[in-house]
Amino acid sequence: MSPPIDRAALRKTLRERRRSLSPQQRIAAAESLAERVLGLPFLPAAGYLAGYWAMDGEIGLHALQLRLPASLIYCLPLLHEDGSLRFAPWRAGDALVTNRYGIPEPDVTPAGALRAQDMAVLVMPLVGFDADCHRLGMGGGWYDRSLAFRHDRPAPPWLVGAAFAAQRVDALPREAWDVRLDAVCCEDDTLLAHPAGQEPA
Ligand SMILES: Nc1nc2c(c(=O)[nH]1)N(C=O)[C@@H](CNc1ccc(C(=O)N[C@@H](CCC(=O)O)C(=O)O)cc1)CN2
Ligand SMILES: Nc1ncnc2c1ncn2[C@@H]1O[C@H](COP(=O)(O)OP(=O)(O)OP(=O)(O)O)[C@@H](O)[C@H]1O
Repeated sequence: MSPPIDRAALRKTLRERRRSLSPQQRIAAAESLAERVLGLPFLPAAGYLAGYWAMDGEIGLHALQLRLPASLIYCLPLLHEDGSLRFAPWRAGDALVTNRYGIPEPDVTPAGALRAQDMAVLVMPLVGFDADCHRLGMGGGWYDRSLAFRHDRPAPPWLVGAAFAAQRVDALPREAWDVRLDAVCCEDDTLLAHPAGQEPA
């Protein structure tokens, strides 16, 4: 298997698949997703929850943001110049700027932003996922670099992938830097990862 080619081809197919869903499917899926994330057994009662501003056909988090308890503070990612993601609280009406990919992000100074380590939960957009809660992202390495500390440290932050069921594949190619998710939520299923060391034989 040659991972770069596999990943690029798979990314293209799965991105087309998520973009091809109808508006009706997207609205219903975002509602179900919100219930599934709020129903996660490990969801902390309070703290920062990192979401994202959906683009490129990603499953929306608007329903989740509206239903969060006041004790869970919704944040959006910011691209930091060191190559990692930072996060800042964002509510409808707060100022936004556009990043290099054209994605809106909160208009805060880098010094005022939070780190991934400060989040209680990160809900991450997926291009693809498999039954073992491995993820395929956009390929910029932003999430993998920002979450590398989770290789030798348990949750929190809890890592939750959000996707349409159509983005599930049998098995993803794996790289040493890939950070496994603690759960994946899609409109019709919640996958919980087995804790490290407790995987089935
Ligand atoms: N909604 C959302 N926000 C996010 C991410 C994401 O995947 N989705 N990210 C997840 O990492 C980070 C941004 N990373 C990204 C990496 C690549 C591309 C992307 O569109 N690449 C284009 C080419 C873009 C260009 O260079 O102009 C492409 O591959 O077609 C976008 C975002 C942080 N915010
Ligand atoms: N911890 C890390 N340190 C340095 N570079 C990293 C790290 N993690 C990932 N990268 C780089 O990021 C690039 C993209 O990784 P990959 O293709 O696995 O992205 P992905 O699975 O789509 O996830 P992401 O959402 O993080 O982009 C790789 O070329 C890799 O070299």
